[in-house]
Amino acid sequence: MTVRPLDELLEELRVVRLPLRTRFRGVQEREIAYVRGPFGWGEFAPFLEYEPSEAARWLSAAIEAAYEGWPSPVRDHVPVNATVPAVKAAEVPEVLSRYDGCRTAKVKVAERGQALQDDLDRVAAVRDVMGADARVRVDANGGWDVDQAVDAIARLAPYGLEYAEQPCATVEDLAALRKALARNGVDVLVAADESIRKAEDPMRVVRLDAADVAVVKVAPLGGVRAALDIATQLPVPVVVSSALDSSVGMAAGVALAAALPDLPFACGLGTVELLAADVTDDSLVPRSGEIGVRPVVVDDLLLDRWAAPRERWEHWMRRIAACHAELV
Ligand SMILES: O=C(O)CCC(=O)C1=CC=C[C@@H](O)[C@@H]1C(=O)O
Ligand SMILES: [Mg+2]
Repeated sequence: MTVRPLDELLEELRVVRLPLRTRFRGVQEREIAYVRGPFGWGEFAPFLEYEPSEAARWLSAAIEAAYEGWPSPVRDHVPVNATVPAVKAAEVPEVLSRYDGCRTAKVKVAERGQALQDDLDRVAAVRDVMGADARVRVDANGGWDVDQAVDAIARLAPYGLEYAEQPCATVEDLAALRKALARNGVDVLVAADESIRKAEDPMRVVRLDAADVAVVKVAPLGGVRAALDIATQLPVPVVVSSALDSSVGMAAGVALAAALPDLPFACGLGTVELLAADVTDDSLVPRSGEIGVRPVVVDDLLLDRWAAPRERWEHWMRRIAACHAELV
């Protein structure tokens, strides 16, 4: 990826603030900056607490989208999972009803301020709505220690789990958990997410035998090519997931999923449904459980309609400058 001059990146900058339908990972709205190049728009939306050292990879992904485009797809549709935030069990049917035809659901668990019973109720509700043949995975975002994870996963396992994503925070704990689950006869796969996307060395998960499945996200890994490179080096199956993007960022995730030689799992690319607004009127959302590989046409009127307050533009310009300094 060739880093473009800063003034060029800022020339056609747009910044929006999109409301979410449901609170997700602690946020109620999503601020997103867009840069524009010969290949179209690139999305730059590292979460607000990320430092430039980490956020710089998100800028690489945006530059790749705008100035280089993506590798050729090997498939024209990608299967997608429904994503269920840490809502009350009673809200599950409404959340799931937004994901047309999805037969896999990912359920957030271990939310701060909630109890294991909330997770059990939510997962039970998902199983109930989706039926016995659906696939259900959970994502704890590192919220459990090893003992809590063994207990929680053993109690969730009867609902039938495809895998548990990032049950514990560290790679060491994931490795210890896998051993403890095996000792206790709990047959649930462990997936690594943060241990790959936020790690200095994504391959450490493999060396420590800490995961059965790897979650791979475009923006945190620095672009479609970079993520493809990591995905093809990982000796475990890969699940492509999003970073809570608008349709512009989602298209990059779809491009990665479409370019992977093997795609054994549904992808976490349905999260445009979590947004209450988008920058295109033809959002990249699942239909019949899949997203078709296609370009996203951004609507200038929607960029205006959802434009962030002016002082936030200043913030994003400073942020892009700081990330740019990391890349050059
Ligand atoms: O994987 C999915 O179903 C959707 C994406 C998703 O869950 C996430 C997107 C963005 C930030 C993360 O907290 C979260 C995740 O942990 O996977
Ligand atoms: Mg995750």
